[in-house]
Amino acid sequence: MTVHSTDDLPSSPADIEAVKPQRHGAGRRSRWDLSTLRELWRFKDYGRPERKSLVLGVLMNGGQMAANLAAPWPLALVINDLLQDKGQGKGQGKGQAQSGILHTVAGWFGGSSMAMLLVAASAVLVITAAAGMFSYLGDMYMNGSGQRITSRIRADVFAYTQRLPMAFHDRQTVGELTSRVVSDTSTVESTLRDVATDLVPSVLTLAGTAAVMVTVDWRLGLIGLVVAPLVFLTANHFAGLTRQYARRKRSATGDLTGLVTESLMGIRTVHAFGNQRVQDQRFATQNDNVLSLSLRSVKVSAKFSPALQLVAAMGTALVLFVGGYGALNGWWQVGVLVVVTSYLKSMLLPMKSLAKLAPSFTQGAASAQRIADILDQPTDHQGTDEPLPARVDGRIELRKVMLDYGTGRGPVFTDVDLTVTPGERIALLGDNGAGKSTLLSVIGGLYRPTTGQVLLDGHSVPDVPEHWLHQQVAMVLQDTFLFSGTLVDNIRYGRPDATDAEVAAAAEAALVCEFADDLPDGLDTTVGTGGTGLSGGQRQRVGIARALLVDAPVVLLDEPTAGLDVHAEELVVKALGRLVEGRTIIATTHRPAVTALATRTVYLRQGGVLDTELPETAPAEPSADGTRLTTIGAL
Ligand SMILES: Nc1ncnc2c1ncn2[C@@H]1O[C@H](COP(=O)(O)OP(=O)(O)OP(=O)(O)O)[C@@H](O)[C@H]1O
Repeated sequence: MTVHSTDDLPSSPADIEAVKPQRHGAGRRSRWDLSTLRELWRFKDYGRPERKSLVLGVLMNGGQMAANLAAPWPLALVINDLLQDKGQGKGQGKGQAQSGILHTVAGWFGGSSMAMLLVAASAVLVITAAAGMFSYLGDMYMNGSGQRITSRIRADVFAYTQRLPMAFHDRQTVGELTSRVVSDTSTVESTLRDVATDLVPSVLTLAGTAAVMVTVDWRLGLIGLVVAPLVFLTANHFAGLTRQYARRKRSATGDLTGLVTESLMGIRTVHAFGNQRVQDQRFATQNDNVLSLSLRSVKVSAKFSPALQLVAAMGTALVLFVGGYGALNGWWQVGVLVVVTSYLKSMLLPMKSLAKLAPSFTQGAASAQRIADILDQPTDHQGTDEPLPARVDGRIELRKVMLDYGTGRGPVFTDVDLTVTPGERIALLGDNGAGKSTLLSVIGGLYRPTTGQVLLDGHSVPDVPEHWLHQQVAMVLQDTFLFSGTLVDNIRYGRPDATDAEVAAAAEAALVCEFADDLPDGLDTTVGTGGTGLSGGQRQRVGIARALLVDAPVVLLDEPTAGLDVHAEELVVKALGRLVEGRTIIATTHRPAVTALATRTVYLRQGGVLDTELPETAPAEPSADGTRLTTIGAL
């Protein structure tokens, strides 16, 4: 296994350019730039329902900031008013006003030294409790909003992904998409959480602390604040590097997830060929890539904290030196030095949080961009204004239809003209790879034709709403995919509102009951993902029951008996006989038993070339079962 060295971290601008992912476009400098904000900002509408919670959260953060600002004052009171007065006799100077409230409260208890000490000690507890309460409520409001926002984004991305055209899915691996729906939304979630728990409180604390520091003593305050721009510049530098790795790592992790998903989906084939080692090797290559990027990212992150602490320590050292000198010379009280040093220390944590937020922010932005890539894809079936009938007659027209998958291999077919009248049953024959399944997919609305028109009762199939289309057109595919759940769930898949009696009737007609009756739980038997536990023929019968239940006027059959033995085929064909009754049917097939169900046979020539010449291998016209044979171009 290759483990990449961590010494090849980018250190020069050229290195940084080299690690930029190609697909996100060249020439983009990241860090805290506007594009980072823009990528996250496009999800702003998801925050609208959370406005109340977010406002309350900010208020709670404000309360926490006030409590934090009050925290050093009990100590200052003790130093200035008790220790310094008693020990050194110095009482004038700055800081007197700020401890005035404590003075007043101590006055209620007699104003003695003991009362002052008691008030100061109690104030520490009260201030800490208040800060804790504000922090808790702030987290609850802000974090809760972040979680709800992400949950809505995740739901929308999943819903949108499912509605993207098949042409889009053909270009993506399942793992890559899974990674976007699950991992990228999680990253956005953690970024929002960081924004809620770190960004807002940190910015408030920094702004408040800076203001109070300058108010307490502007000279000491400004000296302490010199460090702020340095911290920001350091954070900015590291954030730039981290973002490059975040993007590449996400992409590499997506590839890795894709490989795992594909291996598990094809686990039967892996076992059948004993190819576990080949899969291991592929995994190792991708895994090494992720590891290499992770290690580089770790190295950048590891340098992050110490560098920031060093810069912050420069500020503390400066204040200690100048502040101590000033206190010795009576420019300000020791209590003021204690308060300013304490504020400076309390600024380190929010500064660190902000600095650590930079990579989180950039990772979130990278994920937001990957999610946005999906949401920016155009969808088919945008809908049409024309009124649509509840049930079509079933007239299908293809006019000069051409389909090119865009793989560079040219169109699968061109100029396909075909008219199917309501109630007709077409057997679509042709050589392997001629494009029969593709043509069926185009008619079923799975692919938009590159050029030409596909009409169902005169309505353009790629433009009608998908939900309506699938009430009119049911499909039985070559290998019916069953979802994990019961047989009943799977039969009901095409029409979730079907009654139990309707499901049972469909199962009976499609001969599902014939095998389900022998199963321990009958139709309530659970099957695994993909229909594991059932034979190919049994799965096809469940698919036919599904289509029966949809009760669509048009049914498309894509080699429904492919791969079945004679007995299984007999049963499926018997079930199909019930399905085709009274409907418009187009069936691609190589099997005579399915062709026999047709009233007309159509032959699709290789490459979509259409002529009236019938291939020698095609059945003679009319066929023995009385069907008519035509080449598509002649229709
Ligand atoms: N999703 C896809 N993306 C790119 N090319 C595809 C896709 N599906 C099919 N093709 C290509 O389109 C051509 C036609 O394939 P199709 O499956 O439609 O043929 P077919 O006539 O149904 O073949 P068979 O009889 O073997 O099932 C083939 O060259 C195939 O490689």
